[in-house]
Amino acid sequence: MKLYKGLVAATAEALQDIFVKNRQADRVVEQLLKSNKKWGARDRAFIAENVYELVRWWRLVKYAAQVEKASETADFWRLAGVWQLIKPVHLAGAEVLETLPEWAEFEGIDPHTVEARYREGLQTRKLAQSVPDWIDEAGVRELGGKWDAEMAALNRTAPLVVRVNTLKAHVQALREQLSADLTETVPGVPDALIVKKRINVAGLDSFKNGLFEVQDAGSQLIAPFLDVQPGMSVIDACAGAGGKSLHLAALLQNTGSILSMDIEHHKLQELERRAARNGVKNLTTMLISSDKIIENLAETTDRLLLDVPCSGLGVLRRNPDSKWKLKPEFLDKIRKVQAHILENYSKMVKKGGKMVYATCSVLPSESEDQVQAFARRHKADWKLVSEHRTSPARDGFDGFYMALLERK
Ligand SMILES: C[S@@+](CC[C@H](N)C(=O)[O-])C[C@H]1O[C@@H](n2cnc3c(N)ncnc32)[C@H](O)[C@@H]1O
Repeated sequence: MKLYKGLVAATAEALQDIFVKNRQADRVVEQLLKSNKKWGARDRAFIAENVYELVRWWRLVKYAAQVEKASETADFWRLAGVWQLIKPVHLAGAEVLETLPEWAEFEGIDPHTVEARYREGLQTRKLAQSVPDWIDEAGVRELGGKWDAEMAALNRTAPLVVRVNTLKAHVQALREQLSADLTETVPGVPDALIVKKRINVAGLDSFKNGLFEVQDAGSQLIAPFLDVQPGMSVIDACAGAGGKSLHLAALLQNTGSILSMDIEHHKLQELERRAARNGVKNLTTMLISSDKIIENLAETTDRLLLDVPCSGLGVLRRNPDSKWKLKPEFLDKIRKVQAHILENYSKMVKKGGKMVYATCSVLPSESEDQVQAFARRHKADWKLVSEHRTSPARDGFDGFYMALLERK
């Protein structure tokens, strides 16, 4: 494959921004593409793919490149070069390594040593799956024999999935509008369409007119799990930018009411923009500035969604950089936040009402264990109705957990 120096330089620079300046990978890529308008579609695809794949396989590539800690510009060039060598073998199953152009930046990269180190790295799971020791240990501790397959699936590239906004469109009509063979349906997830080509869906008129939203198929199972019926009152207490609030609005057919809450104002602002685009009319937002806000809503809602903050270990396919940025202390802290939210926010549900507790984590300690501890503490007034897990390995969806509980 012919390599263009400008594109490799941009890849190395992007990695430096992500790993040294600690910037978010998707923001870095987005900004890079925006500021290089001259790049054609192939150049853009090269940058996006190479940056994301390098982040995904960072530990393995560092091992193959014998770079202990990447900090200097030269380290990032070396890693980008080593990745070009092993990429066809690692991603496409090719037999032999690529060759590198004779650029000064690639001086000292010996393909034989790289290949030997790469194959050696593949013998140890945390190197082969490119995951920090502590996450690998948590995965083994919590998932046992299932961890291998889940971790491998979390390293695959996620499909592009959209949810048809049934307030404005029908699945079949949208498929026809988008062109006959661009999408495919997802069994068991009625409003989901997989977009088979990597296109910029946000640039389509159908997106700008609110006919669909980008949302993983696993995530699309959560709002229906809450068992909402038209006319009900619903609170989405960790609504963020509203992926699930918008889905709930569609399930309620714009009737009843949705109160979307979060502790971050800018997310609720984005939610309001999306709700307007989606033609949602039954939704209001409320910032949670103190626990008093929650207390004032005691026993007011038929349905409550707690899509709690979590490690995000179920969505690594989409955010591969989070495995490097996540720290064990954060996981300890977030489990306490989850328990606090479940304990206190559940009081907003009316007697006879229902709530869903959901995470985008594959770890039971953030999910099943939290719900079971809550159900044990509240045997007299709450019943665990059902639980469901999506599995990246089994379903090809992101890794979500959802539990439905009913207040007696
Ligand atoms: C998993 S995200 C929500 C994603 C969102 N439901 C969606 O579908 O797009 C979790 C959200 O919880 C919010 N959050 C964190 N701590 C919170 C708290 N104590 N109370 C309410 N929301 C909180 C975060 O700001 C974040 O937006």
